[in-house]
Amino acid sequence: MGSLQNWRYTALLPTLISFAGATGILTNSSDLRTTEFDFVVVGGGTAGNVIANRLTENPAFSVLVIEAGGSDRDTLELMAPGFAPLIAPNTQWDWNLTTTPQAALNNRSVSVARGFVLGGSSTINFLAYTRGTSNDFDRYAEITGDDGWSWDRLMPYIFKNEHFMIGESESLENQTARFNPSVHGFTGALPVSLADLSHEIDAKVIDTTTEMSEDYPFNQDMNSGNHLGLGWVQATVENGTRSSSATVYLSDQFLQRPNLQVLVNARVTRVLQSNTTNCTSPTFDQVEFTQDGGASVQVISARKEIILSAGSIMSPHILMHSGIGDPNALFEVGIEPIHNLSSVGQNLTEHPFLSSAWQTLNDWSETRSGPLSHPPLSFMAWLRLPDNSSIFESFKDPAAGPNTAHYELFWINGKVGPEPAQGNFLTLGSVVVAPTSRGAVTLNSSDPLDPPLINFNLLSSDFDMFVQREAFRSAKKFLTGSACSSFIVAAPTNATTDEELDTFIRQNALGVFHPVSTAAMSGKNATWGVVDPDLRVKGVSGLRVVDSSVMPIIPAAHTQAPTYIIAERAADMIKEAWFGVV
Ligand SMILES: Cc1cc2nc3c(=O)[nH]c(=O)nc-3n(C[C@H](O)[C@H](O)[C@H](O)COP(=O)(O)OP(=O)(O)OC[C@H]3O[C@@H](n4cnc5c(N)ncnc54)[C@H](O)[C@@H]3O)c2cc1C
Repeated sequence: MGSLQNWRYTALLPTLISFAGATGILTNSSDLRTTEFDFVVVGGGTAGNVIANRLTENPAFSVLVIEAGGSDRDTLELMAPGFAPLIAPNTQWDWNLTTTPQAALNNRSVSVARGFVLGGSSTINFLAYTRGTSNDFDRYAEITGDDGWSWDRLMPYIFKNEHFMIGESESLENQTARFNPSVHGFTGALPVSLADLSHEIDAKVIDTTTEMSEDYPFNQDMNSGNHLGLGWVQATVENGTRSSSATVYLSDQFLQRPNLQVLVNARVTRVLQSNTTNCTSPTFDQVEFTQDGGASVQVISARKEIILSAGSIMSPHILMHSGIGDPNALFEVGIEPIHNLSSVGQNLTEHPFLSSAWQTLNDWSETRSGPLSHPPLSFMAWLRLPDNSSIFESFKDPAAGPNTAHYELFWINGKVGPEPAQGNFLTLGSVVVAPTSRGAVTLNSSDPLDPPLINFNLLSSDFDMFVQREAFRSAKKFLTGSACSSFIVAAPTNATTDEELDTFIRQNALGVFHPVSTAAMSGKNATWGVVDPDLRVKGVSGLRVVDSSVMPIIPAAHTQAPTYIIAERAADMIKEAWFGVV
């Protein structure tokens, strides 16, 4: 791990003190007060902890969270935003999953980082807070036939989740050049703040928005519903410390609730039916888990509901091991099908990502990286192909609407990925945010402890390849503009033609850790999809899915904020179903 010399100890101290006093996180099931709860939440990740927190606001509801990973408490690496590039992938806090060989990437397998720790991926992510666009959510409303998923109707949940922190070191007027207070929530749960560095390169990036304003217009606030343009990153950071679903929704004050228990180091293997005589619809009311690597299993009961919040890879994995999925595929690996739901695990969508390191004159990494209290990203741009782009002759525009990007550029301090030979670098990430390639999560065996087969099918569509090329060309154009060019010493590749760029992309593209849509929501009577608009699993009782897997289409966003937003609304839907009031 890197040096801690820049860490803001003063910011950290109160956090350490409160963590030291944390209660209520159990490591052994024998310490549970009961084996029957109203709700059992599977996965103490981004979405799961929102559900646990909101349901236990009602003292009449008892909730157990079961998390496969360990506690996040007292761990500096997880608290300091600057450590983000070092804590995933391939660490003790990551599930350490990989894809199957990706045909369009020269058969390379790529990493599928997922948080294996309380807080899930919100504990190990890069902290960028991006909501997506009004088009993204309005399309969810249209697909599901539920207007409650539209941008306007979700606004109260966006605000309920967000606690925007105004920085104290700078006047509000200065800060509002970088964000628009009228589109933010200031009383919600999750601290969000501006990336607040100021260095020479910032001015160069901003100058480019004036110099090339048609290509890279400045956007004061990319979380307004219209993200197009270039602007300042907002991040899930409070006073230099990461805010995650565990630090916020499972903070000490909530862990003291007598109706909430959290069990870590407990891996859920299946959901079960205690009574199989009900022929109308299978009812799932038990959760099977192991704390000893499968040597023994234990069972916990849910009186009201089981909420699967194990994320886009493991929620469908658990469903399939429980007999819910495509019956033929289940039969093939030796699992008895219980409920035919062939969309489980299908529609897997990931944002393809090309990380390109540009050699710079000065050490941007050194001058920019600053204290570990800062997130790794400071600017982002969300950009569209021109309307008359030739690709639209063969592909319908897959973006959610005219306010929504086809690709994103972001700037990272220093070098991401395998180390280059020598020199100073800045990384320009280019991401296809309206991909048309679809993959799947499928099973390898009937053993629930075996990792699933994960196939993103990254860049398998010509549209995605086209956008990835154009995104790289756009990054190059940006950096060779007069504001930045004096800074750049060498490009990462000399490739210019489509063929040369394809070779570069196939050798270097990755996923950006935003997999979604494997338990997609669809209209109530749709013949596809896994959950109804209220996130109940179609055709069974007692089971909902609440996490990033329910997004019917990948948003043009980094996926933590959309996941939080969905979870906040889901919590109200569950309360309403069982109490009639929220
Ligand atoms: C390295 C990385 C960087 C990222 N950077 C960003 C970013 O900068 N901005 C952004 O918006 N998004 C980012 N993302 C994506 C974002 O964090 C995720 O999309 C989002 O947090 C997913 O939330 P979730 O609730 O669906 O799943 P998770 O938060 O992953 O939660 C799932 C939880 O379920 C647990 N679990 C799984 N299976 C089981 C089981 N069988 N039994 C018990 N528990 C189980 C997991 O351990 C985990 O805690 C990043 C993700 C990663 C991994």
